[in-house]
Amino acid sequence: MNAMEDTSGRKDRRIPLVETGGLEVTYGTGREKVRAVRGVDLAIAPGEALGLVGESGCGKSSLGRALLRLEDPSSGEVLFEGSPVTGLRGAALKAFRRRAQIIFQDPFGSLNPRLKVGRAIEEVLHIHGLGADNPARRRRVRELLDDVGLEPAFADRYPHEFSGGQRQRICIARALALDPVFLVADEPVSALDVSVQANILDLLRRIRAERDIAMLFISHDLAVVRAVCERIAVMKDGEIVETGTADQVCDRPRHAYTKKLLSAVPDLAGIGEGA
Ligand SMILES: Nc1ncnc2c1ncn2[C@@H]1O[C@H](COP(=O)(O)OP(=O)(O)OP(=O)(O)O)[C@@H](O)[C@H]1O
Repeated sequence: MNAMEDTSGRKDRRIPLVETGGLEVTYGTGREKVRAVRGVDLAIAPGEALGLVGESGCGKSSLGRALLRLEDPSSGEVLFEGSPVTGLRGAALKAFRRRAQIIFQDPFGSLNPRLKVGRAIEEVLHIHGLGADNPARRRRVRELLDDVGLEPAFADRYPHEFSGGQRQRICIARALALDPVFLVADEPVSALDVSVQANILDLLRRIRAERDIAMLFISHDLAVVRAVCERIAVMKDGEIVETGTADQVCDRPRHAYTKKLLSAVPDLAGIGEGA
């Protein structure tokens, strides 16, 4: 039994799945130094969706990447299920990679154009030694495509044969292939037509509810974040300036910067709801 599950199988939301303490991410050296993340303390409970909002360049991606150990912190730490991720090596690192996945903004750039989408998903299963025989792997791929609202037969097509929204669904299927418990979604709808954004937000909401996946949902757009997340952290110049429930941050913002972000959202209510 997982340490965070009680006997009924429900996850204990009081114990953080992901936690940072004094997290710093710095690029470059000397006078060229960029302190992208500055002393961030945050916690994400199992199954919780935390939204991370802020203007371009404030450090959102750097923070998200550090949580997944795609970026090494210059100081501070990231704990995953209570253990520091910086120390992970070999099999322990591979196990972490299975449990924590990322979805990027550009669903085309993150798919190999020469690989049929079914193969792209199968490859992930293969690397992690799942679905040892081909028919089992192929079955799993078709199930995953079905889960994200795509025809299982699409497995035999190439990325260019799909729309942007469909490609993002494929990337989501690939991210789900290893049954992660944590997902970083980095601006997952920003590259999509407004008309399909709501559908992808709806899909993310559904898979999170069905699979009880914790999520860091990164966006510059408060309305988008509110559509998916129960809690929101607001980032400015590498620091978290405000954290609260989605309703509190959007309806009763405390920080002047949050108010400024809100004023840039013409119609906060209704976006992504019931889409
Ligand atoms: N690999 C890198 N090398 C040097 N500087 C970087 C690197 N990645 C990011 N930065 C810088 O760190 C700061 C934070 O960037 P980051 O991408 O984390 O912000 P962001 O809020 O995600 O912005 P965006 O929404 O535009 O991606 C920026 O000043 C950026 O130029």
